Amino acid sequence: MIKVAVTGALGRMGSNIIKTICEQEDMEVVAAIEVPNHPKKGEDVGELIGIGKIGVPLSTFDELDKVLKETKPDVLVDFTIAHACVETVKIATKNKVKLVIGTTGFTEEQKKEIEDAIKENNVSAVISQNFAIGVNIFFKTLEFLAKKLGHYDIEIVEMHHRFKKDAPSGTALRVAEIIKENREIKSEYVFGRYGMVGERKKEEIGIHALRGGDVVGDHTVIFAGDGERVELIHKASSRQAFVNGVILAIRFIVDKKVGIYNTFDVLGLNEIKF
Ligand SMILES: NC(=O)C1=CN([C@@H]2O[C@H](COP(=O)(O)OP(=O)(O)OC[C@H]3O[C@@H](n4cnc5c(N)ncnc54)[C@H](OP(=O)(O)O)[C@@H]3O)[C@@H](O)[C@H]2O)C=CC1
Ligand SMILES: O=C(O)C1=N[C@H](C(=O)O)C[C@H](O)C1
Repeated sequence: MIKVAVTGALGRMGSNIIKTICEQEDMEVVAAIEVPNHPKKGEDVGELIGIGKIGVPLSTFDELDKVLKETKPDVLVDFTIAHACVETVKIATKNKVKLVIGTTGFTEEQKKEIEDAIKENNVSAVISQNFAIGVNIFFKTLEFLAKKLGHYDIEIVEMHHRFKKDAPSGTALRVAEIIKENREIKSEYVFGRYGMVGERKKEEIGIHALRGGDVVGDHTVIFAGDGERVELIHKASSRQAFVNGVILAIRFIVDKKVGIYNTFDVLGLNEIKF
């Protein structure tokens, strides 16, 4: 049995991850963690998320170290918020717990803190801005499109629900990186446009974040040339798309002693070259 701890346990992603782990034969939730002073602390997490008793009381972040020592999870899954994730990683890595990290919105400094903690403590982790299988195929397709159409005008548009805290999405930023890595001309990111912006430069990659309603996650990449354009679109209609990838990542990382992996490693997509 793979023993899993989940931070952000009552969140949109955390609660769905817990539900899906409980449906697997080879894994179990041993700890579920929420913010300090959570009013439901100590209550059964299964009951709190509507799947009935699972025998796991809700813990809070201030007792994370103690909870990890007591429950000894193999893997901790974090879908919370950037600053909280950094602190969780520091504590989890000291306890030699492997990680699956889906949180987005990190600064460059926070990304480094996470990578340093993983390396210094010799643990392993899967870190990905998007665990949906379709999005990872979308990323792979982008490598090809950026190689062939990198000289076209490229714009990225994402839309998410009104509650999302970071902008642009982690996925949109990864999309921009993939294009930058694969096109021949240099790239310059432009976040939205306003006023007398002047003629568009070839190297621009426009990045635009829309927010509203209950949109789970839409990403469009537009390659606009003279007389034609190609649009690559991914739309998530359920968070289960991300959760399914998280389950694969838990199974993948549990056997890996050290190293930082991504969802291309989990899905075996690194071998595909254009
Ligand atoms: N990589 C991927 O495939 C995906 C990534 N995401 C990312 O996952 C993150 C979470 O998204 P979502 O589930 O929608 O957000 P939610 O706000 O619904 O959930 C986050 C949860 O984490 C809790 N939390 C905050 N700080 C801590 C802490 N220190 N310890 C434990 N729990 C904490 C929050 O509590 P409170 O509300 O009280 O602050 C909340 O319950 C975001 O960064 C999002 O971008 C989302 C979907 C897919
Ligand atoms: O916050 C979300 O909801 C999502 N966040 C991720 C991101 O920032 O890319 C992935 C997904 O699009 C949903």
